[in-house]
Amino acid sequence: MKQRPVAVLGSGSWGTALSVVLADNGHDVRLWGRSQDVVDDINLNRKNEKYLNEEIEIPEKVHASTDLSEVVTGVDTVIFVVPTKAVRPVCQEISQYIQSPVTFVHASKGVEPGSSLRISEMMAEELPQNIVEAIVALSGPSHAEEVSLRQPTTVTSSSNDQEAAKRVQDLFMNASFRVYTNSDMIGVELGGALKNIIALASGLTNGLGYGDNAKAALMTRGLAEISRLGTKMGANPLTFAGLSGLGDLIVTCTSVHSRNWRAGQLIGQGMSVDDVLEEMGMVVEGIRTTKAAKQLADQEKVEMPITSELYDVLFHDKTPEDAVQQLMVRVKKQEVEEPTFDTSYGQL
Ligand SMILES: NC(=O)C1=CN([C@@H]2O[C@H](COP(=O)(O)OP(=O)(O)OC[C@H]3O[C@@H](n4cnc5c(N)ncnc54)[C@H](O)[C@@H]3O)[C@@H](O)[C@H]2O)C=CC1
Ligand SMILES: O=C(CO)COP(=O)(O)O
Repeated sequence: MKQRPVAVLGSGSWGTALSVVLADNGHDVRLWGRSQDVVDDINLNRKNEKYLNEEIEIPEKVHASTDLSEVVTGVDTVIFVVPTKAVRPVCQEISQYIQSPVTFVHASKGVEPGSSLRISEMMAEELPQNIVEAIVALSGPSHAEEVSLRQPTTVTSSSNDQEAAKRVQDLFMNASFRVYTNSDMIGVELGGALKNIIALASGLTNGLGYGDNAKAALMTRGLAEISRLGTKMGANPLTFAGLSGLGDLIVTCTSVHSRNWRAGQLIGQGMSVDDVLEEMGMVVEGIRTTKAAKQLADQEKVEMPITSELYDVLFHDKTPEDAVQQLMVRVKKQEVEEPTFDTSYGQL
């Protein structure tokens, strides 16, 4: 039986790179984008020069469109790769075009300020139950710039529905894109979202002229506070040592490709947040996620010193120098805390 096309929503760097993976796997891909210029570049020139290296040739199996109804009508799988802030409006719009149950996948990384909801939770709120077969999160250390060059990459497919997580594993898996499954959706989504905060902070210390010691400190203590919040929210602590936790933290804090790291670097060099966003012209999810994580940490009474200092830099004009100094002179601590989470999780 002929397979149905797969719908990918978001023709930025990550949506286009994931479309390339799907096309390489033999799928017909309908890629939705807002920009007519980007859609034309993909369909006519087989390029997405706005978001990806000009050498990347986009396979013929990818057909781009600005028409959301055309893209999602009659598909079994819809993959969200829009910025977190666009997830709710896009869910609302597509709901009118889908009549039967569909597997929804998201590959975005964020937490919503205000509601403190993860992306799958926002989708579950917005999509009518009768059209949702399952919701799956795809996350891990995966820069679009390398995936589109077919360089070796590993990610995690996570869902409360294990069969759906496996279907998505099969959909994407190939010799250069290896997909694991993980049943801990809370940990997978939070790891992917919260690492962006640490990447911003890591870029910021680089912008200040600090070196590898500061970066290693931020990554290590950053992972500690991500795990602290995540386990309080019900995640398996081991997930944070995996691809969507430590793996993604490494790639985002150490790669020149990282939008969050680059934004942090510019802020550390003295540029205002608004000017940075203007200059980048790309999604920097960590800024809104810092706001959401700070709210969540306050609400849950979880100590997140790096997040808290970065929040003051981003939203209260604290200088990056003062923020780093504040972190260094905090009250002295023991490095490894007594576990406050349930150590019997997963019968360990
Ligand atoms: N770029 C990467 O390597 C990776 C990105 N991600 C995640 O994927 C998501 C998308 O990021 P990128 O593709 O990197 O962003 P990007 O900056 O390359 O492209 C953003 C895309 O979103 C569209 N967009 C912006 N605002 C929108 C709105 N209000 N409604 C609908 N569409 C809108 C833009 O037109 C553009 O097509 C983010 O959550 C990001 O964290 C996850 C893994 C890797
Ligand atoms: O999540 C990512 C890589 O796994 C992308 O991170 P940036 O948005 O910082 O580029």
